[in-house]
Amino acid sequence: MEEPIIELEGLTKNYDGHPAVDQLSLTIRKGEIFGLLGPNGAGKSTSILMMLGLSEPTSGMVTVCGLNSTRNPLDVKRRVGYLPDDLGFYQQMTGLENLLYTASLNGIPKKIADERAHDLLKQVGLSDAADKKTGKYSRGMKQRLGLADVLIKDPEVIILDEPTLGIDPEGVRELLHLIKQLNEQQNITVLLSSHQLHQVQQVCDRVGIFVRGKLLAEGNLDSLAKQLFFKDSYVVSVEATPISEALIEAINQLSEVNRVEHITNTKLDIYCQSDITPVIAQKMLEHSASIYHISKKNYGLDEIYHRYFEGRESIETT
Ligand SMILES: Nc1ncnc2c1ncn2[C@@H]1O[C@H](COP(=O)(O)OP(=O)(O)OP(=O)(O)O)[C@@H](O)[C@H]1O
Repeated sequence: MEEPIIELEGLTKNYDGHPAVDQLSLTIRKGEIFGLLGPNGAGKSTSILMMLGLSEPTSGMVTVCGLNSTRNPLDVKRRVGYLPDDLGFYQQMTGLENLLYTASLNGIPKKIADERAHDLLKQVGLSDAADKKTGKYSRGMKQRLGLADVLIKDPEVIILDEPTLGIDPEGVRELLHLIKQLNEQQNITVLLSSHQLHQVQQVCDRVGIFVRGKLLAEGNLDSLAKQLFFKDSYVVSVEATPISEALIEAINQLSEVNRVEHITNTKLDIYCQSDITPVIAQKMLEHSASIYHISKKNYGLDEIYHRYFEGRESIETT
């Protein structure tokens, strides 16, 4: 397993006595794409600012690349590229000039900066717009330039706060593809915050579900699904005929099956603890049922997220 690169321990930030981030403990490993997922006001940006050493925790500790962010904000800044949700460029300067300006602020020698800026513009698909003023860039182009801007100092980690906000679907697709590519080709660790579940699902290795300052669950999609749907981890849907009482009884008898729902004359939903699709198919054949369709349902992040919050609400209101 890769070494930890971001570590939060009991991280807390209070504003006016109220916790915006509450006892957050989390480890992100080198080379992974981690999605911090939660509704507006959950505390994602506040957590990110503490990781960058831009906001001081009320209590707890945050370490990035082995450095305590609160004590060494400048060293952390050198190693981490940060794309804020309200990124701004100098509108009167071109894309290339903006990148070169960032490079100069980071003390990168002119020759290296020039080379890197051109490479990055190519990588993010903006070579043709390199000499265009950023005031004329679309939001999607600005986000891609933002990615180039965080990469110019060759960071080990990039932190992207709501990177897909306000971009059209095609732009989102391109940006996510780019993020995945960077991660795979350069082993850059990516932390991205979002409230857009299906997007996070496309690129993240693991996600943390964050709400009202607390991390409620974390893991990859499979492990989150198992935590939340642990009994009914798999749902096998079958369309077949005839569906007899004897067949339903036989399926119900399987030890892995929790329950069978008879949806229509020809359709069953079978809730199971493990994937026993072939066993179910076999039972259908034994009962002379012709199968028209059989499929296994995989839980997506949307379902996980909503199920989690439905669960929380009922816990909190009881
Ligand atoms: N500087 C501040 N002063 C007072 N309260 C703040 C400050 N910054 C954030 N908060 C509060 O802390 C809570 C968490 O805000 P934060 O911006 O971290 O959430 P978020 O998950 O990033 O949401 P969003 O996507 O809307 O930015 C919110 O209730 C917010 O109002």
